[in-house]
Amino acid sequence: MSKAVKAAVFSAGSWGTAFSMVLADAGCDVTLWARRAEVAEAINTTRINPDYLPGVELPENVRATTEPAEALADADFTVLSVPSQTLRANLAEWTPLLAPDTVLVSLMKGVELGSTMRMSEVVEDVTKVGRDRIAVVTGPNLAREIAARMPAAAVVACTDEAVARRLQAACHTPYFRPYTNTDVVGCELGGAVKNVIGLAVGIADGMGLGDNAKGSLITRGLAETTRLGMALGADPLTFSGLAGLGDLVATCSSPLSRNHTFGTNLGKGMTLEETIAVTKQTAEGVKSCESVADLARRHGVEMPITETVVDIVHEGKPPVVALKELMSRSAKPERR
Ligand SMILES: NC(=O)c1ccc[n+]([C@@H]2O[C@H](COP(=O)([O-])OP(=O)(O)OC[C@H]3O[C@@H](n4cnc5c(N)ncnc54)[C@H](O)[C@@H]3O)[C@@H](O)[C@H]2O)c1
Ligand SMILES: O=P(O)(O)OC[C@H](O)CO
Repeated sequence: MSKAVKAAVFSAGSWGTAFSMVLADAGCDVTLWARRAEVAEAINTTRINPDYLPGVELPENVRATTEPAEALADADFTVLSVPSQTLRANLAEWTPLLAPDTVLVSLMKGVELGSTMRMSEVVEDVTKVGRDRIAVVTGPNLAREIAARMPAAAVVACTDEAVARRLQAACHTPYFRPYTNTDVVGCELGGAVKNVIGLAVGIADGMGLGDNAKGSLITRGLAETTRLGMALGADPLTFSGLAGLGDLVATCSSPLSRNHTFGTNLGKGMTLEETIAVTKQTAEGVKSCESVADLARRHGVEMPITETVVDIVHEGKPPVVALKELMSRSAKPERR
């Protein structure tokens, strides 16, 4: 009998916990690292993560620990799911403990502030592991729905297709259907920028601007994501796939999306401070709108919706003023 694939998952937030369930359902032995002892204890004794996925019973082959070394020992896959801006510092601590041939897998959808690195680039920079051992999982994957074992497709991306296929097999279940892709740049940018567009659509929804506005923002949001991607060497077709359009549609239409909900609250007139206070989980677009805008400026790419989100979220521009400016931009052909 062949030995079970071992996965270490960092950490026990919404997506880390839900993805642990996917891996376990696919037959992996999963060790889930939790920052807080009470969360690890609750998972091991009740099978439930009360803080992030209350009411969801985790399979027996998910074990929790607060010890990074225990989780990382012999892990075939080391799965990273912490808030993007905390990855560098966390990974620096975990790197000396990594199993020698482990594949590092990013579930994160953000761009680092300052460096403008994608998460796989941060992983490479910190660990010095080759790109052929760094993979990404992305797509329309709202954690709550996956945890309820509702059907979803996803993308597993790695420059080494054989590694992507190994990861695909390790997380393929009757409700979770991963496709492989070798366009890591496009897949990661699709995930990070959709959070920013999700904020924009949420703001529009909160302002009651209607479904035409939503359709327009999704489409033009995808256009600016594709422009950025092409400037960075991504395959434009990736953006019409699960990592692009698929994730954008799920995020922009679901009340389960934290980015969409964050935007809706702003659009309804809450202040940034009030919105942050009612947001219990990570809404990556709030910080990544700045790093995405920064990345785009460095590459001379125009991203008007992203810039508008930065203005509203970080510069305190009233959404009605921002809307007027966005609508009065100079007229141009659609494909530009
Ligand atoms: N929730 C989803 O539906 C979903 C789906 C796909 C991708 N993602 C992505 O997954 C990543 C994680 O999101 P999430 O939804 O699990 O967030 P979350 O807020 O639910 O959980 C974050 C986790 O990180 C931990 N954490 C917070 N600050 C930390 C720090 N400084 N150091 C170490 N750990 C820290 C928290 O304890 C928690 O376990 C994000 O990049 C998000 O975009 C989320
Ligand atoms: O809740 P959000 O906005 O972080 O979105 C979650 C996932 O990325 C959807 O695929």
